[in-house]
Amino acid sequence: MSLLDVTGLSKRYGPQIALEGVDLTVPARSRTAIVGPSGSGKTTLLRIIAGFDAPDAGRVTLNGQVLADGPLIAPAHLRGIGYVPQDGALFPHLNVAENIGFGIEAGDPERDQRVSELMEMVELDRAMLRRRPHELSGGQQQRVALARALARRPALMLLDEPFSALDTGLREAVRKSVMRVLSQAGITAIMVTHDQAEALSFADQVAVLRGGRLMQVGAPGVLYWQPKDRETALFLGDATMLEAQLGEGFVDCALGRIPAETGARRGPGEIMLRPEQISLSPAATGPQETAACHGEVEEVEFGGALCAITVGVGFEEARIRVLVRSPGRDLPLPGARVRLSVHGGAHILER
Ligand SMILES: Nc1ncnc2c1ncn2[C@@H]1O[C@H](COP(=O)(O)OP(=O)(O)OP(=O)(O)O)[C@@H](O)[C@H]1O
Repeated sequence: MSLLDVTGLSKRYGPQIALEGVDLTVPARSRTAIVGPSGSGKTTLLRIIAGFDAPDAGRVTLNGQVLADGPLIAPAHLRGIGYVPQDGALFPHLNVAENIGFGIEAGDPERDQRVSELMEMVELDRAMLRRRPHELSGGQQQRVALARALARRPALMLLDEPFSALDTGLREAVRKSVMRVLSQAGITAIMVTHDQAEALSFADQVAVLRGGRLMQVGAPGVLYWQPKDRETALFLGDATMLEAQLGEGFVDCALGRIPAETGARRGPGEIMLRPEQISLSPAATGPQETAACHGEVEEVEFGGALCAITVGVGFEEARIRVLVRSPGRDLPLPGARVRLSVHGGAHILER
């Protein structure tokens, strides 16, 4: 069942279109990531759902209750929605206990008990209760911000790039603990992020915004392997796009005939291959090798566990470049002739 329904949401700032006809359904207890380039409308969408901004047109409903109908909106503090901003935005003059307790009514006899529970939930040591925000690390501050938002027992939690100020290792640890807290508390969450890897690992559903429009929404695996278009494909990871002739369950392209998903289209089209779908082996000679696809290693970028290898296939103007990802052992050298093998089917992009 859906918890949040956004329909036909549009918003302009003067001549600038921030959102245009956005529809989004968020199932209860799910995690949604909103991704898209800078200026695509991510924050605007989150702010309208939170109630900090009004749409020009469209509706927002939570649990069947209308929160926004065009410019008519319910106040943010009555929506039962938690919000964790990018920098945590803790009150600097209040200590951790007071920051978390801010969301709990002053006269509540169970206030201290609830603060303790929330501290435990976000895995913060009770020894930190009297510290001020500046005496905490970035990761600890984000956990306090999450605990403060959880204190109101929201039905929906909005996270606006909550981990962007943290460095890579800490970011992953905090993200995992936030995911654990949200699922244990049964809270539905929507997160805005610039980081595609973060979106793919955090979410059950990823929504891609571009120029204020929702381009595609779906499970991370579906978006990664079956993006509708080139921009979405490249936004979610590295890929090689090739011109191809589309057939029945196969395509003919610069890499030869390779299997492809069966679609209704025939004739010229464009396909996508992810770098991990292609493997390299040393070029050999022999009758069966003549039919195989060969290329020349142009560039090798060492990256530890996974390295990026660019292989040129074909000659002169017809030469295309294929990106391959390979474990960092026994890498070919630039200039080496290699054989390319494609694993799994090619994905056909919409035109
Ligand atoms: N208060 C405002 N006044 C005028 N224009 C605005 C305002 N807020 C947003 N915009 C414009 O609306 C568009 C969408 O902005 P928004 O902040 O939602 O994008 P975003 O995807 O969150 O971007 P970023 O990733 O850079 O934070 C942008 O073109 C932006 O310049």
